[in-house]
Amino acid sequence: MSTALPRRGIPDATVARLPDYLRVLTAMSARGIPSTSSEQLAAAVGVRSAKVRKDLSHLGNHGVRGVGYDVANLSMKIAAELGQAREWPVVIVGMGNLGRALAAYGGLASRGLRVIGLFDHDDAIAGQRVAGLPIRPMADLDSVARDADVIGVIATPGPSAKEAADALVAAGVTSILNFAPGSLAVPDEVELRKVDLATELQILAVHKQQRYAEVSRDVPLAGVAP
Ligand SMILES: NC(=O)c1ccc[n+]([C@@H]2O[C@H](COP(=O)([O-])OP(=O)(O)OC[C@H]3O[C@@H](n4cnc5c(N)ncnc54)[C@H](O)[C@@H]3O)[C@@H](O)[C@H]2O)c1
Repeated sequence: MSTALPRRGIPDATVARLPDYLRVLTAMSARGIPSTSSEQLAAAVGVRSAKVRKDLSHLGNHGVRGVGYDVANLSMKIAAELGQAREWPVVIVGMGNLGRALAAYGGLASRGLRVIGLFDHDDAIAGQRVAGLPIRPMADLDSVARDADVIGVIATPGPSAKEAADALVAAGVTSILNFAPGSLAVPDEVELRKVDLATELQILAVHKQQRYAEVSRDVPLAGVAP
């Protein structure tokens, strides 16, 4: 058992920038621009051109000196790498505040992600519609997820997350994004990622604290000669 599956090949930081490149390339394509340079992409995305070249080399795309990158070809490669060459179905388990917000989030479709199922163990909310989909009982999870190769999202409270993960794994789900606090153990073949809002905020708070400490160290005390 492990808590995460290592990504193959492309560094996560590069993967995180790919949607930005794709957004810029899509806009170029809409304006009929056939090719672009690492400098143009860098300026549009806000990174150094050397970083763009390095990122795109991970896709096996090195560009052509004097010509640059073919916009259509590069768009296709990035879309394929992001899994957007096909649409990926998503199911959400736990339809409270967060689950409902995620289900209604309009930003998934443009990333090739489509929410196809909403699940909750609370019979009292079964049948309620969120973003056009009914909330279904957990007993339906297997029939929805089994053949669809879905990505599962856990939006249950922390103590229920294990039960939710077990249900997803039992339904054959091998990609899970967990929003609940705490760590989860899943089989090795399951890729588990975690979004931890509290920890991210805590990191910012610590950095803020460190900045305050640096500033107060640099300011000489009143009446004390430097
Ligand atoms: N990671 C983040 O950035 C982030 C941000 C906000 C909230 N959260 C977390 O997301 C989770 C949900 O928060 P919320 O405010 O939506 O909670 P909530 O209480 O409003 O909703 C939780 C839902 O999960 C359902 N549920 C509980 N156990 C279940 C199970 N075993 N199977 C299926 N459904 C189950 C409940 O019936 C309820 O509808 C919490 O764990 C919270 O800490 C994470």
